[in-house]
Amino acid sequence: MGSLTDDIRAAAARVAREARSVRIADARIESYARELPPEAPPTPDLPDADDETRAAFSLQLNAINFGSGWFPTLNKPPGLSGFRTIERGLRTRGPWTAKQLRALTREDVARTFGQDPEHELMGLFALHLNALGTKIDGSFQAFAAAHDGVEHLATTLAQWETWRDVSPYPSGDVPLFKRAQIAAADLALAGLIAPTGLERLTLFADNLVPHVLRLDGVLEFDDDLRARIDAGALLAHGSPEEVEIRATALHAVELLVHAHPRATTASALDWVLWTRGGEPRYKAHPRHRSRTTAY
Ligand SMILES: Nc1nc2c(c(CN[C@H]3C=C[C@H](O)[C@@H]3O)cn2[C@@H]2O[C@H](COP(=O)(O)O)[C@@H](O)[C@H]2O)c(=O)[nH]1
Repeated sequence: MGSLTDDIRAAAARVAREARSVRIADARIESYARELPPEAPPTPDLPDADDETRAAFSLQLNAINFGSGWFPTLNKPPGLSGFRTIERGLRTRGPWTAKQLRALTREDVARTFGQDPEHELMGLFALHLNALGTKIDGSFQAFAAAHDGVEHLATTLAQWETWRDVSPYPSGDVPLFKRAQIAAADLALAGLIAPTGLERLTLFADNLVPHVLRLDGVLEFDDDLRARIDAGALLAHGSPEEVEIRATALHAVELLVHAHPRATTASALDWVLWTRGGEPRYKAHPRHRSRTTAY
């Protein structure tokens, strides 16, 4: 058992080698790497709030930074993506205290995010926020600061049941831990924990970055898989093709980091690719959808 991110990188490389439905266009890596700006703009948080509120906001946002498989069924304000809808709801209300999280109901959550209380995602969000409340003994900032760096914090979160993100695969389990890693990265970029080890994080394996990589010709999906995605069919979370999309994208970004003419990191390229995914030419085509609490 190496470090969390060593294990993730090794598993993703294994899947990229064995994948049947997704391939990396190796000839595209060099030229594509040169097109990507190496530096990551800072991620948004609550700029004028105190550090406790900022730490609470960031950890609560990433505790529920999932649901992309349900996003087409969410009430979304005009021009806002699924994630941005959730982010705005939390930003408007402000984060809860740990004590409030423990008592939170799906009605409270639905009201905060402008959704139907009966929506399955509101029940899942409530559960994940309740669970977070039981893990934080008062101060979110103290919890974060008790960690000596990014990989240490990601490793702690990865051990919490509601942050688990490990998929089955014929040759063995595939840990990807998208939310544990992005939560640690966000706290470091917000200056709330030391950025030690930020360069060791991998891609945050969601559904948008693989979509950008496919449309830009870095990943190739087989015809059957592409047809199912274009038809808006849900992929089963943990199915071989769903694991291959996420893990092969993660490995492709490792190759892009190494091929990049400047020093950069997987989390920096993640931000570039994820924000690029908000552009019309990417939004014009369906990306894969899977109903999971992982992304
Ligand atoms: N790879 C990667 N995936 C990310 C993010 C974010 C937002 N994070 C930053 C923004 C503010 C915070 O400061 C965070 O740093 C959300 N997602 C994923 O996207 C999907 C939703 O997409 P759409 O349907 O378009 O909203 C969903 O699976 C969600 O989990 C990221 O940064 N990288």
